[in-house]
Amino acid sequence: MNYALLDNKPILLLPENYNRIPFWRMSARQDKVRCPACASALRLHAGISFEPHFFHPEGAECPLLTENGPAPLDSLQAINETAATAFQAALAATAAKDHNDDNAKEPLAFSSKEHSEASIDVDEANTTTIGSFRLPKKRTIGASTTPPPPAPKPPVFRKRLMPKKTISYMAEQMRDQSLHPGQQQAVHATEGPFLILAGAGSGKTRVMTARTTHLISDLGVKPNQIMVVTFTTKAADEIRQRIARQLPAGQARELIAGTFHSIFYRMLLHHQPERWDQQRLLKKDWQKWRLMRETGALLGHDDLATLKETEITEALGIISRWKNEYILPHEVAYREATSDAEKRAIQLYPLYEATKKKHQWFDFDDMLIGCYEMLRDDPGLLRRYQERLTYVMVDEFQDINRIQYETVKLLAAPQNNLCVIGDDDQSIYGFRGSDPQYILGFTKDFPQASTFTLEVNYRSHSSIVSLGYSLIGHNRERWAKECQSFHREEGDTYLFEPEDEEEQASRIVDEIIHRREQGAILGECAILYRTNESARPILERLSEAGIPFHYTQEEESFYQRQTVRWTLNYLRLALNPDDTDALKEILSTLYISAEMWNALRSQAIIEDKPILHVLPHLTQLKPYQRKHMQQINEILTACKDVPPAQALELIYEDGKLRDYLKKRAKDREDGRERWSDELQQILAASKRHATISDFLAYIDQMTRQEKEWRTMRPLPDEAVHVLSIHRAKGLEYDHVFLPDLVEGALPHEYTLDELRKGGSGALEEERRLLYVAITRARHSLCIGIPRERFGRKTRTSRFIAEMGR
Ligand SMILES: Nc1ncnc2c1ncn2[C@@H]1O[C@H](COP(=O)(O)OP(=O)(O)OP(=O)(O)O)[C@@H](O)[C@H]1O
Repeated sequence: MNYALLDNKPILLLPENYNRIPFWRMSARQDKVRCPACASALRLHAGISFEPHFFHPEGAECPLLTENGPAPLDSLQAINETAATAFQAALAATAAKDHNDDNAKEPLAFSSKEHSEASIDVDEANTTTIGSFRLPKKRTIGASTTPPPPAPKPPVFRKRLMPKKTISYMAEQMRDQSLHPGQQQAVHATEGPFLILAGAGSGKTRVMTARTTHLISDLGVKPNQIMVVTFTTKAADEIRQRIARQLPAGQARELIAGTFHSIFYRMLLHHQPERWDQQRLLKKDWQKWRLMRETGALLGHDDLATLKETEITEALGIISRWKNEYILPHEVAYREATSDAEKRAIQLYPLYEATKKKHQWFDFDDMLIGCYEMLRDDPGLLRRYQERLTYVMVDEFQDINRIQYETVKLLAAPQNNLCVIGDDDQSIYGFRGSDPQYILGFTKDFPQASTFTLEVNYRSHSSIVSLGYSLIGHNRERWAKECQSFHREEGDTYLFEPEDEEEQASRIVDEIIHRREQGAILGECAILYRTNESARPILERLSEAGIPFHYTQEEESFYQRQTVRWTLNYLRLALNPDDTDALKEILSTLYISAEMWNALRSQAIIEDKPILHVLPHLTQLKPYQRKHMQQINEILTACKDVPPAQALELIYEDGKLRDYLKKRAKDREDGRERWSDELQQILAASKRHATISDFLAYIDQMTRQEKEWRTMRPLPDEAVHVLSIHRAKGLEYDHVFLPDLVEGALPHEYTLDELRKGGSGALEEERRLLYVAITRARHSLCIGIPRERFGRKTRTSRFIAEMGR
């Protein structure tokens, strides 16, 4: 039903007033939303592809509930005349407001000009309306490169009739059997160098597998003569499993399949076991730094010894990229640094390498360099490998770096039965030294190479494919492809513009619930984000809704971050002025030293007063400090009874927490303004709660639940996937959700910085990243453009306009 009482006031979900209703705030206050007929609590369901509506929870008895669902508003008259009159008045007011206010009729999506500079001209013929949301009609946002033949639209969401395992097993069997003629050609061309340029979803993995089985079963090549390099261990395992199903037992195990690191490391361990003992591997940046500090390598380099954590990570990242490009320390010594970070890396590189060497440690990049140099410097050994490895295949070739490429060339020579397969549009690891130029230049290195193109996308429905290609067509550095979808179905593409990241998360989760009711499988839904910040509200909403999820934590949980912990401790102290732990945690933000802390505690005990109240009376305080402590005391006392959002504003501004964080970031020269986004995120989350104690209890519960889901083993099959776009490479899902398509998130802020300095390479990589995300979807894709993020107005991602060209 489209009507309810919120705090006893009539709410009408009419298309004309959707854009005046903050849906998520209402869904957070479910207990205040009531049915005007039976007065029981109603729930709001507001997703993306359907009209928002209220519903009675299961088992509710209400005179409005009929066999055909809830009765329309007219029926209310007979049950509750007063409520019915109130609704009629609300209706009339809506009509009058709309008459006077043209803007009120602006649909939420696409055309809110004041919000999005890059807004799209809406093509009436190509849009469809759901409620007041103007949505792209199926294959809408992108200009199609491949008009699909008209076909009846099949149901998008499958009803599951058989157990999932049976279905997927049968599907796998059937799928493994068929190859498209283009794919077959690629499978059967085995001698000499080959470049297979393939679009997303065009069956690269399938071709690699079929090619390997063809070599073994039809041409009699021994599995241990074939080397198959994949980008992830998971992909290598998948190929091995597929091959194991098609070949006699044991043969798959002999195949040399794996990532560059795993294959090269096995070779190193075989020939130089002592040098490459795993105990000597430096896995993390902090291990590298500790090694440098403990061995005294930084002695006499005061400027390096005092580096901040972010600076260390940055410098080590640059060094790693150089190593992947096989640029050695002496080669950078006289290089003119283009930034402070590069300057530090130039200084650090020789020290780092010398220390590692002296103490016989190694890092991941050394495995690649070590293998290359071992083969290059030992012609006998190289010849033995070359004689043995008669066929070499490299998947995801667009992400290869120089050192990997040089080693592959050594191994494949002289027969050069080297088959590389990749999609230059999916090169997304530039920061690790990979470069799409290797794939684009392959035919120059191997002029005799044959080139195949695979341009049929077997994964995604047609509107998704055309959307992806209208986007990536804006990249200049690429091999133009004419890709089309194998499927006749159009699929569903939706843009939605929620109020902010909280509403965005609520609507994604409601949409997933809706789709599950329609037969979708949770494990086939994925939420792909560009930056970790986007994950927090989504994980919370999933936890609240009791929907299991898979989430690989890339960094510490939001509520564990320093800024967030400080802020929450201010709130704790407002609730309980005697919370010693909370006060102790925020001491540094108040510039209180450890000695003062001891005095403070003794004074609180002697005076038998809450520790917060004793704070302004500390004798050691300087006058300006006393004034500040007095202020903190007053603010926190005032905060006790106000909603958490209001309390936070007071703490940030009057309590000077914002000033403290700003100064701290400046002192640390940590140019990033992450703390500011974090403050805004806490504020956004707090708006869903009426009291501080509710908010704090909610955070405790979320933290517990999230931890449970994250650490759950074994992972449930039926769980939504929440992962970064980088991690989603090579994967596929029926339903993909992409939140935060706004400037600063995608494209990322760093990219925009580079653009401002005149470089466009990073923007092209961001475009490829979005292209990878889009092409993970089989049937449906929902793109969110929150109007606000971190409490600030957003600008729609420039990529949206590009897709609408
Ligand atoms: N000939 C075919 N007939 C039917 N389905 C196919 C065929 N080839 C591939 N597929 C299916 O299409 C999907 C994409 O295949 P695959 O993952 O091998 O593509 P890919 O090129 O590696 O994709 P990406 O690079 O985008 O990750 C898979 O579900 C696969 O089973």
